[in-house]
Amino acid sequence: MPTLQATFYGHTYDNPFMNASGVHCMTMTELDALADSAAGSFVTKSATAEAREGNPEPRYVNVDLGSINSMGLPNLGLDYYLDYAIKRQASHPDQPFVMSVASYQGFDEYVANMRKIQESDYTGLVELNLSCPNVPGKPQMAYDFEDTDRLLTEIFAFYTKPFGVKLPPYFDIMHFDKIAAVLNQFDLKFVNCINSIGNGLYIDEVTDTVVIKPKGGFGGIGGEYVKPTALANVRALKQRLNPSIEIIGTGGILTGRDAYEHLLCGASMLQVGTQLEKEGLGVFERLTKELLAILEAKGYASIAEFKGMLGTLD
Ligand SMILES: O=C1NC(=O)NC(C(=O)O)N1
Repeated sequence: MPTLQATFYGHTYDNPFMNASGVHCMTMTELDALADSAAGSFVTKSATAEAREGNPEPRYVNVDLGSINSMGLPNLGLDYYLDYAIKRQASHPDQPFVMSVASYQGFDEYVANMRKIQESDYTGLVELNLSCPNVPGKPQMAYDFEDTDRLLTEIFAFYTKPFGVKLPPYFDIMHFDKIAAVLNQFDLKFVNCINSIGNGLYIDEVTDTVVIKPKGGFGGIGGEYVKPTALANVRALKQRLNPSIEIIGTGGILTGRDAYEHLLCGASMLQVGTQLEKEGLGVFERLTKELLAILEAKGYASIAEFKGMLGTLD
């Protein structure tokens, strides 16, 4: 019987599956339910310095081929998630997870949030979200290569705990080269590719209107729509980054086959957003079963036997 065991930053998880930040991870109740689910690990909702209501509703809609959202970083504030994380790492030291951190104000808040974590008792992984597309008037940090370089330089001047970054999708080979060149300068533990494809537009076929209220209906796109872009970003970053920087694959994972393809592109862990929102926590049992069946059919005993082994047509 093959195993789905996944090794990531020195810990071996039962399987590579996690939620994507933002889905089923706002409250400690939701987080504990995630931890008790079949998911291998979990990540918290991106925290900002202060609690935020987020954008006006409707701000998240599931559609046939995925989802569109402009949540606007609603969250209970960094102290809430830091408190949860410190308690959780003490009560379940054998079940590491990831704490997601964002910023509403911009550059200085990113630094301040990371400084607070540095000075706290939390010692686990942090996912620095550089790619929220939904804060009106605020750019996605990781689309500005110089600012990203400056921010990571400033954080690494004081931050000694393990962390990685959540990236937006890139669509140009030169941009893969540029972001990888920036990130390879730093002792990052992982990159998570991708966040939603920012500022898409979905039109309701009955009302001839947009379906979410913020930003005239513009929102991040997730689900089936994004898998080709997600796979390309996982593959491109895996090919370019120092081997010490692992990849979390996020985007378009609905089936075991989608999960398998992310692993083929080099992902170590896999995050599920839209499909978790649509299907609930049972999605993790289904995905692990489907992925196991693929390993069985192909005669693989473990993920290590095919991880990153995407074939090309040379
Ligand atoms: O990073 C994010 N990506 C999204 O697609 N939505 C959320 C949000 O809007 O809070 N944040």
